[in-house]
This record gives sequence, C-alpha cells and structure tokens, in this order.
Amino acid sequence: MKKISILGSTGSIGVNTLDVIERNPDRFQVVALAACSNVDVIAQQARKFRPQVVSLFDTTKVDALREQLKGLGIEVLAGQEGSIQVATLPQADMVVSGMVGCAGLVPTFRALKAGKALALANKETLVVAGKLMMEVAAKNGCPIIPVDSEHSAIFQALNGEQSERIKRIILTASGGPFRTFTSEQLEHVTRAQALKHPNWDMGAKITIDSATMMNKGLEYIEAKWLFGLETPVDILVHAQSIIHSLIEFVDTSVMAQLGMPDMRVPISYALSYPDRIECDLPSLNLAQMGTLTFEEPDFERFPCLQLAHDALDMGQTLPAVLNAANEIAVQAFLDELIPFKDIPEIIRMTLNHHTPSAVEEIEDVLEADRWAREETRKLVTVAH
Ligand SMILES: NC(=O)C1=CN([C@@H]2O[C@H](COP(=O)(O)OP(=O)(O)OC[C@H]3O[C@@H](n4cnc5c(N)ncnc54)[C@H](OP(=O)(O)O)[C@@H]3O)[C@@H](O)[C@H]2O)C=CC1
Ligand SMILES: CC(=O)[C@@H](O)[C@H](O)COP(=O)(O)O
Ligand SMILES: [Mn+2]
Repeated sequence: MKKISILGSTGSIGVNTLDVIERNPDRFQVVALAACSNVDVIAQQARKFRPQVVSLFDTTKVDALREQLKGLGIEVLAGQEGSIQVATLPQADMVVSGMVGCAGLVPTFRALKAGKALALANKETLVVAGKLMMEVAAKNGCPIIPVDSEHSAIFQALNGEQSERIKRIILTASGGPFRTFTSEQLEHVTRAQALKHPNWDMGAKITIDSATMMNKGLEYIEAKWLFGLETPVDILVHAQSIIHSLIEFVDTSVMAQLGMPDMRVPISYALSYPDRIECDLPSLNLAQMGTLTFEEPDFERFPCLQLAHDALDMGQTLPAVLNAANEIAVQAFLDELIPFKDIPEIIRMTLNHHTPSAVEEIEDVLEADRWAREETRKLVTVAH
C-alpha cells in the first residue's frame, strides 16, 4: 500500500489524484491533505479518505475546518508550517505536489529534503528553483516523477534510456484558445474566452498560462531541468493535445506518448511508477480522430515564449522574477484590471527592472519572488 500526501488537494490536480486513489483502494492510501482556504472541499475529502493530517494555509479558516472534522481523530494544521508537515509526514511514501504557483515551493522542497518520492505537477517550483530542487533530489535519492502531461510523455518515451541519447525533445503545445487569433484580435479577448481551453479542464491560472502560451514557456524550463539543461527542446503546436510530447534520439528515431487529454492518466502513471495500473477511461480512437495537425509556434503573437527562453538563458533570479510577474499579471487579468495583451508587457517590464543575483539557497528565490510581486503590482496599478 503506497501512502500518499497531497499538496493542493482541492484543486484540479488534487481532485484528479483523489479520483485515481479512490479507483485503486488496494494500492493507495491518503495520509495527508493540504490546501489554501477551501474548507468545505477539504473537509469533504477528509471525511471520505480519512487522512491522519489536513492543513489549510489560510489560518482564518482553520477553526471552521476543525469544527467540520470534530470527533474524527484527524489532526488539523494551519499556515505554511502545516503544508510543510503534510509534505514531510514520516508515514508518507510519496508526495503529490499540486499546489499552484510559487506557493508550492517551500513545501515541495521540504518534501525532497525529507527524502520523499515526488509526483510533480507544480511546474513553477522547477521554474523558480530548478537547480536547488534537482540537487536536493539527487542528494537524497528522491525520484521526481513528472505529472505535467508533456513531461510525463517525455519520461515515458525515454523509458529509462540515458538522456545523453536524446537528440532533442519535441514539446507539444495546444496553442490554447487563441491559436488562430491575429495580433489585433488578441487586443480584445475576454476573461471568459481565455478561460476556455480547447482540450483540458484545469485551474484558472494554468488555463490563462495556456492562452498566453506562458504555460509552454514554463514547461520549456521544466523540461530543461528534468531532462538536462544541454538537451535541445523544440516547441511544436499540436492543436488536438493527443500526442503529449516526443523525443528524437541520436539515431533520429522518434518516440512519442499519445492518449486522450485526461490528467488521470499521467497521475496514475506517476503514482504507480514503475508499474502501470488499469484505468477505466475511454481509449484513444485515432480513426475517429481523423486528423492530427502540427504547426510552428509563433513567438511574435505569443511573446511569453521568448520571455521564458530568455529568463532561463540569463539564469540567476530571472526565472523566479518571470514566474512571480506572471502570477501577478495573470491574477490582474482574471480580476479584469488589465487586458490580455498587457500580461507579457508587464512581465517584460518587471524583468527589465530587475537586477539579477545568484541563487544559492531557497531564500534567494523567495526574496526575488517578493521583489517581483511588488514591482509587478506597481506596474498593474499604473496600467489600470
Ligand atoms: N490542472 C491541470 O490539469 C494541470 C496542472 N498542472 C500544474 O499543477 C499545479 C496545480 O494546478 P491546478 O490543479 O490546475 O490548480 P488549481 O487552481 O485548480 O488548484 C490549486 C491548489 O493549490 C492550493 N493552493 C493555492 N495556494 C496555496 C497555498 N498558499 N497554500 C496551500 N495550498 C495552496 C489550492 O487550494 P484552495 O482550493 O484552498 O485555494 C488548490 O488546492 C500548477 O502548478 C499547474 O501548472 C500541470 C499540468 C496539468
Ligand atoms: C494538461 C497539461 O499538462 C497542461 O499543461 C496542458 O498541456 C496545457 O495545454 P497547452 O499549454 O499545451 O495549451
Ligand atoms: Mn502541461
């Protein structure tokens, strides 16, 4: 029985993870859950899965959660310390990192420090602190099994081969809801349009990231940390999200992983790796699908792609600043304070205002993150 702690249990990744666990009660057991403020959902999850520990980041909500779980013998914790306890619970064999944004960094890092196997969905942790995360995982012998669909595809296609045998990774992108929009059309897109991903049902932040294609920029950085900074990563637009990514090996042979766009597949794989478990989900029917299409990405219409490439190339604190600026700009767009096209502009300005410094420890990342949030908020206020 594999014992699982879930960071971000109330979100899209968390709920899909619990669905996989519920379908496999003989294999997996939930030992701890953490979320931010969603009392009702985490309480309902706790009543159903009976973890030892639950935690809410929002300390003002904890009394309400304690009230709902009274008499069940479940320990209720709060704040970042609570998330860390969920991430490091001695009984947990594996931690699913499914919080959104840099908020997941410290608990995820602490899970690795505690020697936990990591099922990683929270790509932002690798974007902001890839070097530190990979170092601590290597030092403590912790496997990082990617949950992000593209990185799960690459991991599966690699099938244990050495990364040195990879010629290049081909990271697929749906292109998002605005794949065919002109630059002029992008000036007038609405929040509701941006929240309609063509293929995937996900949380709001990543859905907007897909619309700006910052998601692919973040995934480019994520792939570099997971599969080798020297490995070339090309982005290929594939509107149907059926081929989840490909690897070209040095002999030009190409391996791909395909499947219906359903996160329960990469989640099942990460939880059961190196095994595979049966999933009672619809099979891929390529004949019914008919056509799969491929295009080059457009770095002009989707400037976030270039911003992410440049931030990784320049290194130091720039990826952390890129990420924080993106989180604030995306939230400002969701709050209807700025138009869609301001998202990359505001991120670019924040990056330009930043004096990069070395990242030696997590506190350096957190400091850059704090600075960038404040700077971006000022830019949002000016733009509004
Ligand atoms: N959704 C998907 O299909 C995919 C997601 N990912 C990645 O997975 C991560 C999660 O995405 P998704 O599930 O869509 O996001 P959601 O917005 O749906 O869920 C976010 C989760 O994080 C929790 N959370 C947010 N802030 C904090 C905090 N400060 N402390 C503790 N918990 C917090 C939320 O709690 P609460 O509900 O209480 O606010 C919620 O449980 C992201 O990094 C995303 O890029 C990657 C591939 C696919
Ligand atoms: C499901 C998943 O992994 C998301 O990251 C998804 O890939 C988003 O799609 P695009 O960013 O390709 O639009
Ligand atoms: Mn993805």
